[in-house]
Amino acid sequence: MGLFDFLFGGGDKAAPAPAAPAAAKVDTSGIRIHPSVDGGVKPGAASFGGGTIHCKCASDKVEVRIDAQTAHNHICGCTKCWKPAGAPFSQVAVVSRDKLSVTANGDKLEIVDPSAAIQRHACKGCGVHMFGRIENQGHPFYGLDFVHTELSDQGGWSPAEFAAFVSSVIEGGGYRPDQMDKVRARLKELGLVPYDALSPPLMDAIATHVAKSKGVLS
Ligand SMILES: N[C@@H](CCC(=O)N[C@@H](CS)C(=O)NCC(=O)O)C(=O)O
Ligand SMILES: [Zn+2]
Ligand SMILES: [Zn+2]
Repeated sequence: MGLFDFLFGGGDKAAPAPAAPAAAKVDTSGIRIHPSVDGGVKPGAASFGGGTIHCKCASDKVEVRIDAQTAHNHICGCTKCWKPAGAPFSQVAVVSRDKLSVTANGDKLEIVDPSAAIQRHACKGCGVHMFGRIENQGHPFYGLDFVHTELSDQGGWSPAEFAAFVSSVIEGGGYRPDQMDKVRARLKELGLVPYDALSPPLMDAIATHVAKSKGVLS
């Protein structure tokens, strides 16, 4: 069946939809999202002011210092964000780029895809992405770096708030299409509303930036 048929029903006259039955409880046992949230989302610490993250090399670890609490932490299903071994989803937060510095073994970092909007600086030794940076000054999120705070030994980082690019997890082979009802149900159980792009406030921020640069919004 082609995409058109899938979306529009292949031209057959569809029977009128019956009244929706009461939603059955979805069995979400065995659905893993990410180790940081699978046991429940832990709150951050109100007074937390940052810490260090390091890569997974046995020695000469790359270390990055983050001098602020993170914001907009979320689960991401896209294929580009780094995931710990076995995790179908990534967890990624943002911090102002002037609060992030590479403090050890920065010579091991390389940019995964220089043409991507987010330039992910990965360790050549272990493959972990230490930070993602936007260099395009016209990008709506210019000034923000993307980080995976589970790479830190410190607790207190801001917790995941929602799930982004959830459908993209199919592209990475994390889940099959027929498992997505369970995946979304599990995310909701955890209090992480699933979106197939970013959350509405972040999509609004992007659209606002675009509208202002086009001159249709002052
Ligand atoms: N369906 C695509 C989505 C990729 C995507 O758009 N990722 C988002 C969330 S991280 C993004 O902002 N990407 C910008 C970039 O990777 O530079 C995939 O899974 O590869
Ligand atoms: Zn490493
Ligand atoms: Zn992503």
